[in-house]
Amino acid sequence: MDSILSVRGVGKTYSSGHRALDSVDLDITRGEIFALLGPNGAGKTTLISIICGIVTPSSGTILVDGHDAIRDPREARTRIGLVPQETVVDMFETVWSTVRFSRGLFGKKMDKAYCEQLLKDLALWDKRDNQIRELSGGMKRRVLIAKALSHEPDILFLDEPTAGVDVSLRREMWKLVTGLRERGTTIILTTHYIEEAEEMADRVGVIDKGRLLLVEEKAALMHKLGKRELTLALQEPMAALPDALADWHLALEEEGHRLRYTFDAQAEHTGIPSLLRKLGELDIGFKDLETEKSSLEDIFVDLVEKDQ
Ligand SMILES: Nc1ncnc2c1ncn2[C@@H]1O[C@H](COP(=O)(O)OP(=O)(O)OP(=O)(O)O)[C@@H](O)[C@H]1O
Repeated sequence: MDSILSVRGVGKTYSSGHRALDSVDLDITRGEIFALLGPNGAGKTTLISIICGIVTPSSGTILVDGHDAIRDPREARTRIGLVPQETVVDMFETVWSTVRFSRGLFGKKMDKAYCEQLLKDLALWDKRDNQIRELSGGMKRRVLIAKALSHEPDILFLDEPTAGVDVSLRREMWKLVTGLRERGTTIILTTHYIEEAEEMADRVGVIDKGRLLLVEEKAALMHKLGKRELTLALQEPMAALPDALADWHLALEEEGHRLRYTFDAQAEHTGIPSLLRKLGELDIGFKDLETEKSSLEDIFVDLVEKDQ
């Protein structure tokens, strides 16, 4: 694996005593879109801020394309473009001068051809001489991306790219980000929308209470999210699962009082009718049955429980 970013044992305790991150390990592959998914306060912004050199970690090491972000922050930072949650631009500046100024901050010589292409890619070329305050919300967000990409970084961080954005703008953003990846930029975004991770990411990391609970290929995670469960409250407790039920993915719970069947919600055949027929044949009675879909919430709870 060609890793462009390597995070090892990164922890952060704020001066308030709050432990915002707990020994995070993460490797980002060059060219991928990685989504860091977690609820409010999970530690997403803290992790991004540490990687970008804005917040000092309490422990751990970070390599950005081989450069130590703590000992050699300048080299590391040059390779990173950050689109923060909050707008930080001068509203009276023009689009063109904002991008040019930003590039200059990284000590890069002006490259008109690059900046022109960047603004064209972001559909901002026609607005290059407009002041930022004259632009729509969607355009302002694109200016932030242009600003973050002005110094030709290898990795682009997007902190909650679609927070407070309407549905059509969100879709536009998703398309844009996928387009950037096609140009070879590695993208790391934070979100608390599962659909956002689903729409864009190649891999997803789930973070909660400062701990990275899992990192998976999106397809594998969605498969987990697509699971449903059927639970049967049995009339008589069962000591063990009979061999005749080996074809179904079953588990006995609560000392044999409950039978839990996990199945793929997306599958055409759930296996439920045949399971119920088989239970009838085996004379296994049940008092009650319920089905539920495993949500992101369930996955969090499950992961945290397993973790403990
Ligand atoms: N400067 C700070 N001093 C003390 N605590 C902080 C500071 N910054 C963040 N925290 C706390 O650290 C925790 C993680 O915050 P962080 O902003 O990283 O979460 P997040 O996952 O980005 O959340 P959101 O989705 O709301 O942006 C929160 O409990 C927050 O209150």
